[in-house]
Amino acid sequence: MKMKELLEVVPFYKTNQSIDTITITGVTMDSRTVSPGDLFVCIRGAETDGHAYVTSAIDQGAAAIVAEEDLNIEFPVVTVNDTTKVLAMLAAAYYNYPTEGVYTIGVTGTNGKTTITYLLDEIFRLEQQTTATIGTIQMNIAGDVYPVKNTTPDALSLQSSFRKMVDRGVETAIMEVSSHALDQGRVYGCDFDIAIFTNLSQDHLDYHEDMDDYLRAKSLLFAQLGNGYNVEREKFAVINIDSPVAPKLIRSTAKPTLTYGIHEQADIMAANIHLHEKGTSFTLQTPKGTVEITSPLMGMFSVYNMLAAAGAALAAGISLQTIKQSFAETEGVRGRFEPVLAGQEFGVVVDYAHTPDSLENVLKTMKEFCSGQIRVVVGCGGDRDRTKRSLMADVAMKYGDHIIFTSDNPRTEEPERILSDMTAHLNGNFEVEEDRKQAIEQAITSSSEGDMVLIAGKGHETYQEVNGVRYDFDDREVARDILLKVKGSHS
Ligand SMILES: CC(=O)N[C@H]1[C@@H](OP(=O)(O)OP(=O)(O)OC[C@H]2O[C@@H](n3ccc(=O)[nH]c3=O)[C@H](O)[C@@H]2O)O[C@H](CO)[C@@H](O)[C@@H]1O[C@H](C)C(=O)N[C@@H](C)C(=O)N[C@H](CCC(=O)O)C(=O)O
Ligand SMILES: Nc1ncnc2c1ncn2[C@@H]1O[C@H](COP(=O)(O)OP(=O)(O)OP(=O)(O)O)[C@@H](O)[C@H]1O
Ligand SMILES: N[C@H](CCC[C@H](N)C(=O)O)C(=O)O
Ligand SMILES: [Mg+2]
Repeated sequence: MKMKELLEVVPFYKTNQSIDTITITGVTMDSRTVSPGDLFVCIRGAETDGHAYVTSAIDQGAAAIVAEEDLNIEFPVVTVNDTTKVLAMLAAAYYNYPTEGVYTIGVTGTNGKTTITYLLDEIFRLEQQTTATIGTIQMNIAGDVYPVKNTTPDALSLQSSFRKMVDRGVETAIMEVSSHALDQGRVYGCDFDIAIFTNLSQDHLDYHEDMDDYLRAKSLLFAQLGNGYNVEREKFAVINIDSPVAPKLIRSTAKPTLTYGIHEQADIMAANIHLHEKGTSFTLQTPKGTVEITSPLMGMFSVYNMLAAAGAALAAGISLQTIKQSFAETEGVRGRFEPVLAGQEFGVVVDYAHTPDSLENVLKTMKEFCSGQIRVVVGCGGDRDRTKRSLMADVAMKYGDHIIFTSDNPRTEEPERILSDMTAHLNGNFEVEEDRKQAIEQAITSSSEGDMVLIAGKGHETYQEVNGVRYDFDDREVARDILLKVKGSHS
C-alpha cells in the first residue's frame, strides 16, 4: 500500500523528505515486531517511550517512522502532534474501516462490563445473529476463541480483529472498553453504534490521577459516539441514570441517550423487583412496552446489568420477547457469582469482585439469603490501586462473619505489604493467610450447613501472578478439590 494514501486519514502531518514513492506492507508500534516494509509508529507509553526504539525499527527494515518529534535522521519521518490518536486512525484505515461493516456496541464503567457483553451476546445469538465479543475473559469471533492480553486490545490488534469479524460475517460485536483503553486511544478508530455506561466507583487510581480523571476517560466513549464514518446507522448512548455521574456523561455526547435505572425516572426501568435465592424477577418497563423478567442471575447489581443490556438490545431493534427469553435462559458468566457444587451442605461462590463496590454488592446479596455464617476469602492485586485495599478490607469486615485476607496476583509487590495495606487499620477478628489455597481450605473446612463462603477477586482467572510468572491457580478447581477431599475424609 502507498504510504501517502494511508496518511490521507491524518489531517495534519509534516515530513522531512518526500514520501511519495514509499510503499508499506504493515503498521506496527512495537520495534520487537517490525517486519521489513512496516511503518513504525512511536508511542509514549506508561513504561517506556517508543521514540527510543527508532534505530532498532530501522535496523529491522521499517519503511518509515511516525513520531511526535523531529528526529533529525536521514530516514523518512512523518511528524504528528499525537501518535496515539494517529495510530488508531492509521489502524482503522489500514484495515479498511472494519467497524463500518459490523454493528458495534461498547460497554464502559467500573463494574459489570463483562457481564453485560455476555448478556448481549446471548440476546443477539438468540436472534440467530453471528456475533463477536471482546473483553476481559477472551475474544470470541463467530465461535472461535482467542486469548487476550488486555480487556480492550491495542488499536492495531483491535482493528485487525474487526477485519476478521467482517471476513467471518459477524453482524454484531460487543466489546468492553476500559478506561485505560479510552485514555490511550485504543478505540479511537472504532465507530460505535451504541455506547453503554454501567457505573463509576473507585478503581485504577494507580493509573488515573483521581476520580475526575477516571470519569474523564470514561466520558471519551460517549464523546466519540457518532464522530465516525458510518452516518447511516442511528447511534445511542445507554446510561445508568441512578449513577451520580450520569448527567456529565449525557452532556458529553451529541447523540440521543436511553437512560435506565431503578430509583430515578428512566426510559428503561425495573419495577416490582424480587431478589431471591435462585435469581431475580422484575417488571421491565420500556418505551416499547412492559414485560415480566425472571432470571437465574443473583442480586440487585444483576438487575442493573440486565437493564443496560435490555436498553442496548432495544436500541438495536431486538424484541422484548427475545430479551425476556434470553434473560430467563442466560448461562451467566464464568467466575461471576459462580457456585462451586460438590454435594456440600453450605454454599461456595467464586466471584470476580475486585473493587470495593463490587465486593459490597456481592456480599449484600449473599447476606440476604445466608441463614448461617459468611466466610470471605479476599486479597488485592499487586501493582494496582493501593488506595482501594483498605476499602475492600472494610467491606469484607462489614458484611462477612469470618474474613481471611490472602494473596491475589501480588505481581511485583511483596504479598505482606499488600496484606498490610488491607489490614493495618483494622480492629476486630480476621485472619491473614498469604497462601491462597490454605486460605480457601481454612474457609471451607470451618463451614457447615447454612453457611456460605465467598472466594473473591479472581473469578475466571486460572493463574496466580507472582513476579511476572503465572502459576496455575483456579479458585473454582481449588475449592472443588478441597470440597471433595473433605467429603472423602468424612465418608
Ligand atoms: C499501563 C498500561 O495500560 N499499559 C498498556 C500500554 O503499554 P505501555 O504504555 O506500558 O507501553 P510501554 O511498554 O511503555 O511501551 C511504549 C511503546 O514502546 C514500544 N516499545 C517498547 C519496548 C520495545 O522494546 N520496543 C518498543 O517499540 C511499545 O510497543 C509501545 O508502543 O499499551 C499496551 C498496548 O496497548 C498494553 O498492552 C499495556 O497494557 C498493560 C499490559 C496492562 O497491564 N494494562 C492494564 C493496566 C490495562 O490496560 N487494563 C485494562 C483493564 C482494566 C480493568 O478494566 O480492570 C485493559 O484494557 O486491559
Ligand atoms: N452492575 C454492577 N454493579 C456493581 N458490581 C457489579 C456489577 N456487575 C457485576 N458486578 C460485580 O463486579 C464483578 C466483575 O463483574 P464484571 O466482570 O462483569 O465487571 P467488569 O466491569 O468487566 O470488570 P473488569 O474491569 O475487571 O473488566 C462481578 O464479579 C460482581 O462482583
Ligand atoms: N482487570 C483488572 C483485574 C483485577 C483482578 C484481580 N485479580 C487483580 O489481579 O488485581 C486489573 O488488571 O486490574
Ligand atoms: Mg471485564
